[in-house]
Amino acid sequence: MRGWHAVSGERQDLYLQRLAFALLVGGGAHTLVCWLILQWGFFRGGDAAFAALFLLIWGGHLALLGFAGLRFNRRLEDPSMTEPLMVWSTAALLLSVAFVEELRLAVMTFFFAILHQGVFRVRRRRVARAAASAVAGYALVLLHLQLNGALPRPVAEWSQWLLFALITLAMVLLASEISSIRLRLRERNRQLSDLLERIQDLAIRDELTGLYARRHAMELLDKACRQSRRGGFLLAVAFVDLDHFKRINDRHGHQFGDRVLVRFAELTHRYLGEKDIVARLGGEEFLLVMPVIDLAQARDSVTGLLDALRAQRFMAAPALEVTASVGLTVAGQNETPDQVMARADHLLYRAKAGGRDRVMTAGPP
Ligand SMILES: Nc1nc2c(ncn2[C@@H]2O[C@H](COP(=O)(O)OP(=O)(O)OP(=O)(O)O)[C@@H](O)[C@H]2O)c(=O)[nH]1
Repeated sequence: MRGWHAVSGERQDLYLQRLAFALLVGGGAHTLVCWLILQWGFFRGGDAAFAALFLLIWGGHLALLGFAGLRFNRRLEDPSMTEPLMVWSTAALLLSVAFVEELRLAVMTFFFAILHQGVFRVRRRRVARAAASAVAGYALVLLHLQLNGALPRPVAEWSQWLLFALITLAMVLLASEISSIRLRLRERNRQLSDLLERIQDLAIRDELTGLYARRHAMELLDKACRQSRRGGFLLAVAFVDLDHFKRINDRHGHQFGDRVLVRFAELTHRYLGEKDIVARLGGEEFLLVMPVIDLAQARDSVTGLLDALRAQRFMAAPALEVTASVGLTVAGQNETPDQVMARADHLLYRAKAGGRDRVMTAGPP
């Protein structure tokens, strides 16, 4: 046992259902078959032995069920309790076959139902161990009876045991095959979900900077505008354009230009809040969407970011100072994202026209 495992209510209900089905239906069928055997006169000890044995077995069944019903199963490494259920059911079977005469194999066939429980849920090795225990347990019962002179037809009994052992072996081999298919499927599923995650990432993120790509940014902006209207907070929208980027590319190479773009993206993580949305709209143009108290707060954030950008130093171009121009505004109550974007774009144009390296701001009309 370890700590409590996080098992959802739904999952716990499923475990309980499975356990109840196996113990009540499986246990009921086992009891019925043994009762028929008792009626046909093949149950050693008669009614009294039958009653005592099945009182014990049902006590065990109900204890297991109660254990899970009280949610103690959540403390187990495997809260489904598949292995304890297999061990207990096999023990109950072996106990009953010790009392059955001649029709033991009929009772032992219940073991295949127990094995079937484990094939899809526990590891191959554990299934093989359960099978070996059942075969060995069956042999021990026969040996015990034989040594006590209670096995009148030993050849027939041991032949039935051999048959049981062979069928069990065949089932274990089948279980092993099913188990390896299960493992391969699980691995394939893992690869597929990794791939899906990558595809989703490629669809929403810009490959170079890891920032959101334009299309996804527009969806986020639309959502943020609606939330801002409902939540009563202001939404600042900024268009950022790195200055003379073509010149940087021309002087220092395209790869160096890429490094500048990545550096800017890194700075946005450091200088903007967790709730802020940063996207690369294309080339050297970025979009910032920030929930703010007022335009002044947004301006402070953007100015801090531009100062940090200007202070960056690059090994390949130590004298280079990268600057940016920004058009910054806040969304009006009934404005559409397109209207806010158009204003931010116009402000950016004015920042460029005014000599670059500056933030132009305006509130909603
Ligand atoms: N390194 C690099 N360059 C890019 C990328 N995407 C676009 N560019 C370049 O960015 C440059 C943008 O040039 P312009 O639109 O003239 O802008 P600018 O030189 O910054 O001029 P202003 O914005 O007016 O200051 C072009 O040379 C593009 O080739 C990219 O992913 N990596």
